[in-house]
Amino acid sequence: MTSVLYRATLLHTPESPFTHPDALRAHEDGGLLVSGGVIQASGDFAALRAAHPAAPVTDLRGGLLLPGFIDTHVHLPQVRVIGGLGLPLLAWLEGCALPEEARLADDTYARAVARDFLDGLLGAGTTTALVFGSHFASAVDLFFEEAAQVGLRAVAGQVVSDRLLRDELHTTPERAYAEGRALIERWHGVGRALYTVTPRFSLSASEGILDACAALMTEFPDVRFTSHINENVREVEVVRGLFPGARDYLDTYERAGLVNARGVLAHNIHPSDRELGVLAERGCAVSHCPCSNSALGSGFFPLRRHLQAGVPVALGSDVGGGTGFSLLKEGLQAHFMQNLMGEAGAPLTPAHLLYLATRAGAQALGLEAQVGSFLPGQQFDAVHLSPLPGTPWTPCSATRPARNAPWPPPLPPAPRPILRACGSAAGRCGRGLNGPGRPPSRC
Ligand SMILES: Nc1nc2[nH]cnc2c(=O)[nH]1
Ligand SMILES: [Zn+2]
Repeated sequence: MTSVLYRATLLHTPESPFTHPDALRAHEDGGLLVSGGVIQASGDFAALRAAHPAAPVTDLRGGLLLPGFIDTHVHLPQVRVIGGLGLPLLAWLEGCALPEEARLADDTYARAVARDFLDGLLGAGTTTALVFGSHFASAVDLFFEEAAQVGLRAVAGQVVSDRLLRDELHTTPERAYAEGRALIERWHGVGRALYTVTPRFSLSASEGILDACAALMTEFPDVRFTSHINENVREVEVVRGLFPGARDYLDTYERAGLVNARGVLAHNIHPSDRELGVLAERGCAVSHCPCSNSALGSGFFPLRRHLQAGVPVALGSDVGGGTGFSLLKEGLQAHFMQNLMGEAGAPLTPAHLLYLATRAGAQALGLEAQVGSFLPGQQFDAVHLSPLPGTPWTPCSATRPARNAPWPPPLPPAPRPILRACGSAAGRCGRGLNGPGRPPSRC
């Protein structure tokens, strides 16, 4: 099979910068040798050219070649309600998201939505996504069809709920099991498609439907699991009331046997230490969706606590609670929010952000052997970020200060004040200002 040598500036993070400070691999004049869609070698272009003089070269210089982005939390039926800002989660679901989700009962509408959604993901450089599907099995079926057409690596499933949403979005445990099983048999492992068992959240899921989800997970041991957790204070309170026997939110999934290394739970803004400990021990990942957390006012994600506990974390756009499909934007927002958290935040460098948008997502989905970096053996899932012709393209030449270097540097000693205010309100004592070196007036 012919190999092709791609020439470009390459960046990837085969290790985690959270544990390996030198994780970023950067090749300004880099090369990727690809054969049959699989990366054979990556590194400096000159060395690869010398070793493979006959390979045809595709020249992609002038931009950046990165591993394709991996969105670990995004809702198919919400592509047309992006940007409904200003409401907290439960009001937003009721007034904005759920009425639109009900429209996917119509297959023609659902297909058009699927196409918009896939355009949005691919346009943002996302090549793999963990997709919250529709409550309607036929809409999920045709989503898989459309995703296969465009080549997205879709890890997706039918969303199931049996209370507190809208009647047309409710199902029963028996039906959820039967429709889930049929979709798994039709799509799981076909081409790039993988199936995800998807109870919407414990607020809308009885113990019966969580058990039906667990039955699918047991019967099909490599389908994935996803849901929401600890996103909004009011939501957490309602869940506590609905599951009086549960220790906390995570326990509602744990008791059903749903928490393991095949799982990705979205948000987790308000976790207890117990929940973080269990997530870490089981290897269940958390999808951090900073634009959604800001838009819905859900709160600040305790990334530092997740990292300290050893919970795997990746990025999600949470369209349409989030503000768009770009994981570059999610990374930037994550950076801003961690900064705003002060001491409680985790400082994020560009290497952390690249990792969170690529390799961390692959690990969360159990796909790290296939995608997420440019290591040999990986699929050539990549995104080429190239400025429009004519755009001034000046690499940033600023040097970063060392991590713990004092900044700002100590100030020079302050000059002695010549005049000091007397200390009375607006200097109304009549003596005005103190002269040089005199103590503040006692007026
Ligand atoms: N952000 C978000 N949280 C949820 N919790 C349950 N459903 C949803 C949803 O659609 N979006
Ligand atoms: Zn969500």
